[in-house]
Amino acid sequence: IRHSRDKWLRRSGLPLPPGPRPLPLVGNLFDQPQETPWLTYLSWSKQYGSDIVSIDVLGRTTVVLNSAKAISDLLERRSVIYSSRVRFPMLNELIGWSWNFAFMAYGQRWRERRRIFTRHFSPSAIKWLHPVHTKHSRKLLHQLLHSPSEFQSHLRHNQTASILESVYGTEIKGTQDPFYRIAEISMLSLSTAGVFGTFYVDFLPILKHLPSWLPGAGFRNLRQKMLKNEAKSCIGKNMLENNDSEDDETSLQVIRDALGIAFGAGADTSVATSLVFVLAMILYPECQCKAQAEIDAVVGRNRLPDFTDQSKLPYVNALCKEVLRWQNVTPLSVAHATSEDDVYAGFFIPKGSVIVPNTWAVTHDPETYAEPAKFDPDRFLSNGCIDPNVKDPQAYTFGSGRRICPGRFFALDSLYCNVTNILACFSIEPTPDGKLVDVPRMLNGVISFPEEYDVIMKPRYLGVEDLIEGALAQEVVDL
Ligand code: HEM
Repeated sequence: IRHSRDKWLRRSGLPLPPGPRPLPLVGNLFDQPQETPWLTYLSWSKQYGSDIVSIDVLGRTTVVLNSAKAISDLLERRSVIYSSRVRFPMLNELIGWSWNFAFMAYGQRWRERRRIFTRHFSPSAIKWLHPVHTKHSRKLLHQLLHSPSEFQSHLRHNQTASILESVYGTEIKGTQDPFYRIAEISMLSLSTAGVFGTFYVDFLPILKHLPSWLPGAGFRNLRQKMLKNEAKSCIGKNMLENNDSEDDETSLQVIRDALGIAFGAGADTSVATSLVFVLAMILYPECQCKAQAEIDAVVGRNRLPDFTDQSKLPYVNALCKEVLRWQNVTPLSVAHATSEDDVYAGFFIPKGSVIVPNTWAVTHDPETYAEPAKFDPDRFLSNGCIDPNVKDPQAYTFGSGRRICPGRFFALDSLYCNVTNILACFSIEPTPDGKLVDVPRMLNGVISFPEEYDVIMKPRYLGVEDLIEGALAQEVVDL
């Protein structure tokens, strides 16, 4: 039995990108790293002297891109070839998630869904959702005030509630609400993330827990409310109202699918990012203090921060960028796949290859970010303003090319809103008996959560409680 490397060399006259030598039949199955694969892939680059490396797993070539240049050359400049996805047979065919465009092959079905999603999640299209983010941040503060030790569950509830209200106009009611229960169950992904096998089977673990009535029921509910003129403003309502071919069943299905994936793709990623933020605040108390001093100076202590403050809070904005960079929660992005044979840097990349962008390697490249392991928002600032010469990690952490995360503007608004409100009200400290590590451990999985940790959140000053209760009452009346 010949190695697949030899097969491709014979066929194309060019070698595959270098990598560990595969075994007959199973290829590099046993070389696949189980823990922090992003580090192993980067070490292979050093070992083989190439920023792109490859392995063969059961006959399929996987090419890992370990530099910003390779990612941009292939996923952006050659996006026509590099924008497909590997098949997710387990999720698509067995569990029935074939409606989910995040897993769809590049083509017309994907394009239709992606186009409508992108239009309705653009920065200008989601600006009107600022009050929704603000309301849910205030609810989060209230929950943190009353049961701070359950912060993980509160952060998850917060993301679930704000995505569902934004998309379907649905408000989650209490802990018996079916959507709340989904969110709770999907917490399982936290504890099982460490044992997940490969990077493509496990993308969006939350999807495994969604009941079959999503996206169907969410969409049906919304349409019924619209018929009765009872639907609240939401993205789904906008999509339906702007739908030119209203009676066309296919276009309704496209809208239904585009709405359904917002929860699946947005919830886990945003929760993991919030957990990274809280962890950074325990490990780097000096950054927490600096951000709080800025909020006190700009917002004061008589009200809570909102979106009108954002342009006046450069340190907080830099801190949000650093949260995304420091422990990016999608360290290997989401695998792309090639739809044609290609040649790059003298290497052959066969059609159907899995392409893994190692974004962790890029956001931890010391050439771009000095002392990359350190959490340091100041790296993004120059003379008290965001420095345009420092590469914004958003350019990497949300993926690249035609598949770049279309929910990123929504995610950034939500991150800013929660970070500012939490820092304005709470002092975040480690528990006296909590294990405190210098280098946080991130669990394996396409969405990488920090290993579980405890935290103490205390109101920063007398009067925080009144401020939160007052703001919440105000929000409920306003909306
Ligand atoms: C901090 C939070 C988030 C992170 C780090 C993140 C990251 C990513 C990444 C790395 C990808 C793959 C991009 C690629 O293949 O090149 C992706 C895809 C996607 N994300 Fe996000 N995301 C976040 C939040 C959200 C939110 C809130 C939504 C929805 C409102 C969303 C919707 C999507 C969708 C629909 C896709 C699939 C795009 C496609 O295949 O065409 N994401 N995201």
